[in-house]
Amino acid sequence: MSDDEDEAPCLVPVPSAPGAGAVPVTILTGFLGSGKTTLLNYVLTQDHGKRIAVIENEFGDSMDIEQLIAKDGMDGSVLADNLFELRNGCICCTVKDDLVTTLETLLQQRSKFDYIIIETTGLANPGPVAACFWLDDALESALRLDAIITVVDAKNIARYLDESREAALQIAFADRLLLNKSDLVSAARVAALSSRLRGINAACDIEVTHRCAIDLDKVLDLRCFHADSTAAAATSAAAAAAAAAAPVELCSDAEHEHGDSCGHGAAQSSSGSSSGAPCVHTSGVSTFAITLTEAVDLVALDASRPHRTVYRIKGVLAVAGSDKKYVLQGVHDLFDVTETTAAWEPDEPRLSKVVFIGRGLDRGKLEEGLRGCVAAASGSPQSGTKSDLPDRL
Ligand SMILES: Nc1nc2c(ncn2[C@@H]2O[C@H](COP(=O)(O)OP(=O)(O)OP(=O)(O)O)[C@@H](O)[C@H]2O)c(=O)[nH]1
Repeated sequence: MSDDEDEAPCLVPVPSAPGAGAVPVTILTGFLGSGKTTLLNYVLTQDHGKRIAVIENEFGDSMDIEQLIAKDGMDGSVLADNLFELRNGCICCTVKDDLVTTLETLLQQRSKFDYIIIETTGLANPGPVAACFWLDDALESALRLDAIITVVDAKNIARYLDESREAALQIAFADRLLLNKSDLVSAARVAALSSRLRGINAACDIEVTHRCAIDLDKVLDLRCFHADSTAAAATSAAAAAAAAAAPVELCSDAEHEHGDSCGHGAAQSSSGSSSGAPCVHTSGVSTFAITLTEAVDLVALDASRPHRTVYRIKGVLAVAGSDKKYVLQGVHDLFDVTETTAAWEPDEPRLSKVVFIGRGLDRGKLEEGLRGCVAAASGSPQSGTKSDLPDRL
């Protein structure tokens, strides 16, 4: 597995939007055996009216992938033509170039499909996969990363989080989590797990599923990475920011209900006050939000660099000189700021709310970095020229 925390390059701001008619791409991830293929087959066999191309990443060649995937879509036998396999490595590292090549090949047959789903291996880090869509100019204009969907095995996820860094990464990067295999755990366990997952990623939606059965509009065409003509993205990011007001980490033991026996007290917020949440002692991945009352300077923001421990950034920004809300989306060291069509209401407080998800986040430094992006007109003592900027967002 690659370790992006150690190898993250400098910031590459990505201001451009995908072209009109760009094909939506969903990245489907989740730890080994969580139900990714079950979800894929569920989607493929539903009546959605889409011609979906599938890119399937498996380790080795011991399995016949075509045996695992539903062969016939609703409209006949499209899938045989539109199923691509990436073997002998993981798309987040060794076969990343193969993914780009496969996508380019797919685009040459553009008339055959109108949606792409990429199913990663159970050990993949979705961050570098998502970054492909922002780093390759041709892909960026032809494809639109729609969402990262992470399937979670309710029965085993707590153990996986203890044992695997990838399990936490897959949750950290998710736009939507499917807490699957709900039939194998109690309702109380589902509630505790949901709380724990929110402690890792407070900015995603969680759907509890059995065999990944879910409304398709909660899986496809979510438009999580680009603001569309409505203010939906801005609104949901703001809500996520509000929900993530304090870092929350939860106990990692699968069967461990919080109590004195874990030896940890309630989690402490960075301000030192108790969040009242159960403790946690493993993944180290958490979420918190920073709110600014001052407008942000986009030039300053572009010049800043997300700290390499940040996996995802989502937010709504009030930008100096604009009446519109802006949406901030980031994956690792890449980020994208998009103007929405939604304007701030005259009596609405212009608050910029940014949610950070990552491992061992230093709230103080991130806040300092964000405050370095406050516009000069806001009158902040830290606003102003690029030379003032801390180099870490
Ligand atoms: N009990 C139960 N079993 C499920 C559920 N969803 C999937 N399964 C089963 O879990 C097993 C693994 O499901 P897959 O869909 O193959 O999981 P995967 O994530 O694609 O697995 P890998 O590709 O090996 O990582 C299969 O036997 C499924 O039938 C569920 O909600 N409840």
